[in-house]
Amino acid sequence: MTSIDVKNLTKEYGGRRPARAVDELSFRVEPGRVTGFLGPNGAGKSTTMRLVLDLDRPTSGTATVGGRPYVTLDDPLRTVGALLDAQAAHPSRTGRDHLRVLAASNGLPERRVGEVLAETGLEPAARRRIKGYSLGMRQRLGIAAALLGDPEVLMLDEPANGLDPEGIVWIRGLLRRLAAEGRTVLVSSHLMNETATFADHLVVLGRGRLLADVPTRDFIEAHSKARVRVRTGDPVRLRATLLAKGWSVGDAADADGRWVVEGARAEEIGAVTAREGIPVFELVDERASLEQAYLALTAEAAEFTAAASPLEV
Ligand SMILES: Nc1ncnc2c1ncn2[C@@H]1O[C@H](COP(=O)(O)OP(=O)(O)OP(=O)(O)O)[C@@H](O)[C@H]1O
Repeated sequence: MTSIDVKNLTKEYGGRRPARAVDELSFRVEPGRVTGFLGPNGAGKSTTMRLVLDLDRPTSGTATVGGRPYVTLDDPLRTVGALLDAQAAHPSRTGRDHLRVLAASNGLPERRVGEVLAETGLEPAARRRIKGYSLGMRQRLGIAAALLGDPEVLMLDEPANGLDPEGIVWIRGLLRRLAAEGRTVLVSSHLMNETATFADHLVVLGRGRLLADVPTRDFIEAHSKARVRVRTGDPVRLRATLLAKGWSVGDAADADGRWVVEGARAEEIGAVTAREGIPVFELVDERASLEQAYLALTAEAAEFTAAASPLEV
């Protein structure tokens, strides 16, 4: 079983105003689950992935795959499959030739080309030149290339980029299956809601720093505030009763006559209304949007970045 281990990783880019793209970052990506790698634009996700793949040198710290630096792996493509830049393939090659060259130059069996073309739904386009591919098809080709070595570890940078709704459903299924097979799957995205549909675990970055390293379920539980919507035949008494008992209730019902009680669960409000004999027509548990919780978590980092980087003219 192969994990990705990032330890005290720092990457500074020089230039007129040196900046830390990755700042003392430590986390482990475990096998057998999909880890969502989240953060706003510029948070350092791509840089971290490049450092894991030894495409860039860290300023300090280490990144290893199965305990070894990527460059020391005997058979890198059979160990780690990566999608970093879906535009990287040679435009005048066909999709099939692109994969055949990759297989041949890495000592991978030719049969894998057909297998990954089938896996990614690219068979009908395999003999067409890449320059005629849509963004979604290029993404699929990049994913096919990442799967070519049947690797234990997958690192995919924004794989859903450019995919249509059917493609998005397909990639969710693929990621789940790869993890179920015991592989280590790290997937970057800047969309929380989308990531929560397939990731078991979340690693969240802001300004190169670790903001969260938690199971998705725990993140939802901790950050997405509970609330209840309730519809009643006696709104005046309902509101007065709940306010008297210390609940936070809005000033007005929504257009459908439902009142929102913040920080409450349906069974708590149900118990109060039953005790007080207030007629209830509807009582629903709700959660504040996950995306809002994620934005709140990363907002501080984003604000700092904005303040620290005034527009230059
Ligand atoms: N080659 C480079 N030279 C200078 N700065 C760089 C370089 N590569 C990345 N950066 C900077 O490092 C920071 C992190 O960028 P990175 O691309 O890793 O973020 P990201 O989380 O992947 O964002 P995105 O979602 O936009 O791809 C950014 O401020 C970026 O401008």
